[in-house]
Amino acid sequence: MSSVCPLAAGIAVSAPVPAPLCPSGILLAATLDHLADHGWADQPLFLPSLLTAELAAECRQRADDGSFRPAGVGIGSARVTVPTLRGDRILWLERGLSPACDAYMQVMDGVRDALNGQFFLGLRDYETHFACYAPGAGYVRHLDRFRDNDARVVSAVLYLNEGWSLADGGALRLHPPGSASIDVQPDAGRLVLFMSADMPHEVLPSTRDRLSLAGWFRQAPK
Ligand SMILES: O=C(O)CCC(=O)C(=O)O
Ligand SMILES: [Fe+2]
Repeated sequence: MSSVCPLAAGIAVSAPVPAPLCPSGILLAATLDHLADHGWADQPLFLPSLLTAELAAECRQRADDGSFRPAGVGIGSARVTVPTLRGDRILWLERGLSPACDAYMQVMDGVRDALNGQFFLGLRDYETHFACYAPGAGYVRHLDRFRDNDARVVSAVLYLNEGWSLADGGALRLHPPGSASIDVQPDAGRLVLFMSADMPHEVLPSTRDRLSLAGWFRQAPK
């Protein structure tokens, strides 16, 4: 029943809501505060574990059935595929792809409302894709906002890796300007948010397949 879910109403809360009353993720007030103060934030166990497990199974199945394509770097006619720079394979989500994907998109609509409510960012939509980094694949240091298109404002990645350990590698390494780098582990259910224009980051290679949903909240390009 979404009417009792604070996130669905675009309200950030600091107290947990009983799971049966809120089938979607709850963005904590502390997460939004951290994003405002540091330009990034992460929230472990953001999604109910059942939805995370469904998304992980779907990501695995679609990767195995040949639906994924090598990801590129750049935009429009400048887009190229260079596996040494970026080694993941991806599938963009569309509404109606599956009940789990639709539920996830609905949760992220709530996150967008919460971000707009708190920061007046004018975010209009959310684009997201499944990603699978095979062992050894990574993504070199980069910014998510394109040089000639400022639509991407906030990056959001949800990880889908059950039983991940430090020894598996595959951290998201953030490079906040002026401070030490930070490694975020791609544990199942963890959501990481960061500012697309200002936060250089990279994906370190891993020893096992690394699954995620990577996405971007967008404004109208100026
Ligand atoms: O998977 C991650 O941790 C980050 C992915 C990323 O940087 C991207 O897709 O632009
Ligand atoms: Fe990125």
